[in-house]
Amino acid sequence: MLVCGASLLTVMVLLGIFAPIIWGEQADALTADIRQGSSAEHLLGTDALGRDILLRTLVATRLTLLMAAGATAIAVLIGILLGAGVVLAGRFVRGAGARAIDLLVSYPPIIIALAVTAIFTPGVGSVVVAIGLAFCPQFARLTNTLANSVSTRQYVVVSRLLGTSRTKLLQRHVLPNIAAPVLVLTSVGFATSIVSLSGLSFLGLGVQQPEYDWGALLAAGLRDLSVNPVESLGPALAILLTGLGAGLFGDGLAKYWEPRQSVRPPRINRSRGKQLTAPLTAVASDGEREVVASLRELQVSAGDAPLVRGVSLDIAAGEVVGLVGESGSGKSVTAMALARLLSPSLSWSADRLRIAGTDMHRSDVPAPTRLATDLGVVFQDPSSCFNPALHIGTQLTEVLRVHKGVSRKAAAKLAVDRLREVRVSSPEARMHQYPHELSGGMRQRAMIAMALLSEPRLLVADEPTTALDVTVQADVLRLLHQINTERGTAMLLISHDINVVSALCDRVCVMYAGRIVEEVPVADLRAGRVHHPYTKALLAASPGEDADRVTAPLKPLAGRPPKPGEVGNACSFAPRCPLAMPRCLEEDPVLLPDPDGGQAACHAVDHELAVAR
Ligand SMILES: Nc1ncnc2c1ncn2[C@@H]1O[C@H](COP(=O)(O)OP(=O)(O)OP(=O)(O)O)[C@@H](O)[C@H]1O
Repeated sequence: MLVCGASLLTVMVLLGIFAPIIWGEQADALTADIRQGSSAEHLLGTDALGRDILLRTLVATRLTLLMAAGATAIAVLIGILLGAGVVLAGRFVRGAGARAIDLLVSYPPIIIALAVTAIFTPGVGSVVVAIGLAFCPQFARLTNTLANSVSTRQYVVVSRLLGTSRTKLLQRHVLPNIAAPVLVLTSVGFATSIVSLSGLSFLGLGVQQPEYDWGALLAAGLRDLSVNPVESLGPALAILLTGLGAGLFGDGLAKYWEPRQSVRPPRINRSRGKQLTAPLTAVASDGEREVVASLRELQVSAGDAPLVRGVSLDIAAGEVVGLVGESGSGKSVTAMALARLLSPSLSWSADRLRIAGTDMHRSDVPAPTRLATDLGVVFQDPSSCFNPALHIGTQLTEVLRVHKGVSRKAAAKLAVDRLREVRVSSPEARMHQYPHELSGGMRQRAMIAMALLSEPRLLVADEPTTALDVTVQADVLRLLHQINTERGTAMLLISHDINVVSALCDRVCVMYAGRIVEEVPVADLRAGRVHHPYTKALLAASPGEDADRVTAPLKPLAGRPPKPGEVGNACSFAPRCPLAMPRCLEEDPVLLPDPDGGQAACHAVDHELAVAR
């Protein structure tokens, strides 16, 4: 497609350059051969003034192409600036701008073009501006929709938080990821511009005599259809071939440009394909453990619905804290609040939010460099955290180059070392690959490598193994354990799999309906020494490593957790709780210490302990 389209367009462009030079005078020469039909001398006949139609069609190529290119450039430039600018502006402009673009798109382009030409004097300039303005809402709408979806991806959200300017965000993340569809629309727009320009010339609103384009020639040819039927063939064929060439070129270019559709074989050096297992560098210092992350009374809500209700958490250097709970219990929201990566649609407050001594609890964005170097985040879905249009190497080295001032070469070396540490095979070759060229497990490891490159004090890992098969899961967990013990990195590990957290964590917090309902040392969890009926139910519903599922089948927990808007003053677990008592329906319990060194928020447990005392 690319070759066919490029060949057709090249022929047209060459004609546009050379035809007026070679045949310009001949095409305008008046002869006595008026309205002749097709002959060896005049292949497409002559017009009412005896001018050769074929030569005029060839000469008209330059003006037609220039006008179409001008109109497309206006449409693309204004459209992209409008569409993407609205996305990167504030929330109010984003909503109002998108509605305004929708409104403009609802007007057919030709009506807008007719309105604009009616204001100006007919001619080349006015018709180009008219067609350009008529098509720019379509580009704006496409760019707006695409940029909107790109702007919510994790790599853009993180980049914005790290202080990247709007222009840079547009240039680095938004435009490369919307280039392919915009290119296709540009080529279609070019073809449509030619047809629309010809349409306006046909109506007498476009190019005026003595200038002429294919549209004007087509209009003359249709007027003379009964005298010389082939006269209109030349301009019609020229419009058709140029439109076809532009369409094929755009489609071909989109395939070539879009890395996910490319069919280039991965550049992997097989001789270097062996896994290398260089040890991680230990940086953990002995001595008293410093609290790396400290969170008090975190509240997050979506409108009126509370999603997280008063969560408090401390994580010390070298400690791994697990967050478990059913889907929707608020684990990810808590973790993203800790990393200051909450969606802007959510509101939050906390009495304290500190990471590595930095107060993150300020209303403005915390210092990007501190954030970039103190905190590493491993997201649940590795495919959404990498920019698909940039090489893995470029993305891995960015934080080091931008926030630590490391040279490009040194950053690349560190990134290769880190990829090797996380056991990515052929790390040098991977640096030059796009994210889609890596397997899911490789992408996950590359994301862990990226999160660890700046040697963060705190690593937040949100379901880091959910998307992986069991063998890779075990590898990734081993790797996280190794990093934690050798580097002393504090970790918050989120999982709905109680076996995963008990394998890796020192302490586990169990979440239910936006609250921590039990905090338990992992040894107690493994031994089943838990107090809250919800934690007991979770354990009963999870297959242990040696569980015999025939003689000891799993006991699923009946009922469902309340939706965020449904929680009230009562204990939110009460409707599903086998130990529920009248007090549970009146008062939400708070976390209180239990005799095993943990904490549980349950009236029944308090009652039991009081009786035992
Ligand atoms: N941007 C948002 N806007 C509105 N509600 C949200 C938003 N993000 C999350 N929620 C809601 O917050 C609640 C907690 O979501 P969260 O993602 O923290 O759950 P989770 O415990 O991590 O679940 P999972 O294990 O399925 O990831 C859910 O009810 C979810 O629908």
